[in-house]
Amino acid sequence: MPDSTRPKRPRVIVTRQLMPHVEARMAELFDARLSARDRAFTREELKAAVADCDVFVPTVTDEIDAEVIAAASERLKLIANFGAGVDHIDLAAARAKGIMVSNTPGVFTEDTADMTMALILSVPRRLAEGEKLMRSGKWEGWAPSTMLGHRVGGKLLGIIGMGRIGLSVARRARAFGLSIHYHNRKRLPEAIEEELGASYHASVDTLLRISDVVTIHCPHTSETHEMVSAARIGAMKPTAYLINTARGEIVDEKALIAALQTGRIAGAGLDVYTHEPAVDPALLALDNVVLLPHLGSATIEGREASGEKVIANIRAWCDGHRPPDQVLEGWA
Ligand SMILES: NC(=O)C1=CN([C@@H]2O[C@H](COP(=O)(O)OP(=O)(O)OC[C@H]3O[C@@H](n4cnc5c(N)ncnc54)[C@H](O)[C@@H]3O)[C@@H](O)[C@H]2O)C=CC1
Ligand SMILES: O=CC(=O)O
Repeated sequence: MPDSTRPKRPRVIVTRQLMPHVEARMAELFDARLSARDRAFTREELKAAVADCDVFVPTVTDEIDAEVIAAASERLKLIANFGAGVDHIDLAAARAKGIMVSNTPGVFTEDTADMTMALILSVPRRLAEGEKLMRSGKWEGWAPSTMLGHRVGGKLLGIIGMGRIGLSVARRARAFGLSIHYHNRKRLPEAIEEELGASYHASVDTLLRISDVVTIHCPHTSETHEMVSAARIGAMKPTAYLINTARGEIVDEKALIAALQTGRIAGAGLDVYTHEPAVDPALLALDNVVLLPHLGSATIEGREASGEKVIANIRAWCDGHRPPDQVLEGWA
């Protein structure tokens, strides 16, 4: 039964600046408090916001832990996250306080897969190094044996987490001649494995050991925290590359840096980091990494669709329904 007691024009606090038409629609539909300064809320601002709204709209830059949830008033009933990943929200604390959580899955799938494919191509072919050389003015012209990278076609791609983004990466990678191997919580239906020519590995250790390029697409949860551990990095091929557009915390970043410094693995392409927005200075000093500032979902189209999904989730909740993208504990 829909709950008819919910506010028709809820107070909605949004932490970051969204696309103009999304903000305009929010202002039309809700008592919306939009972001004037477009920066991550401080902890004090987060606590003050959750104490003063019916619906809170954070992003990945807002750490909604148990202490922030504890500061929420009884009025707060929905945290409508702008973004797919919800590892910055303490779901158990929210549930215990009767607060629903929703996210915006699916709208960034192709964009993030494109960016992942860009990294899969850029790192072995030394694209960033080449660009840096051009800008330095030190290029001395074509030569048969300088700046050689590794061919991408014919190599073995290991995908950890074969959900929406993992599958989209697999489809792209197949077109570039990579063979697809994957590890996922659940094995794919046979028809999809056949379509992709994909091989399933129940063991993530095996996948890491045999892959030429490893790409991570599982969510960050207590199970996947530092899943790509020092031991697992140590078991990778010395010629292997690691790509991460999922979450920094899935990789033991210190161990990855050590492996890159010593040439234990060949290189890495990273869009996400353990302590964003801080980036370990050791990473900045390395030539065998391509570093992006969390750009996986950064398209106008994706960010508009994400804003529309946030609005749809809030409106469904106002109408007394469950938000279509409600995130439940054990979601991953
Ligand atoms: N760089 C960026 O801008 C973006 C990053 N992301 C990140 O990508 C992640 C994945 O997004 P989607 O593909 O849409 O999610 P999804 O839910 O469609 O796929 C995740 C897959 O990981 C699997 N998985 C979960 N736990 C696992 C475990 N312990 N071991 C192996 N597999 C496991 C799931 O079964 C599922 O198949 C998000 O959670 C988010 O953190 C998402 C969008 C943009
Ligand atoms: O990292 C971005 C997201 O939507 O998750």
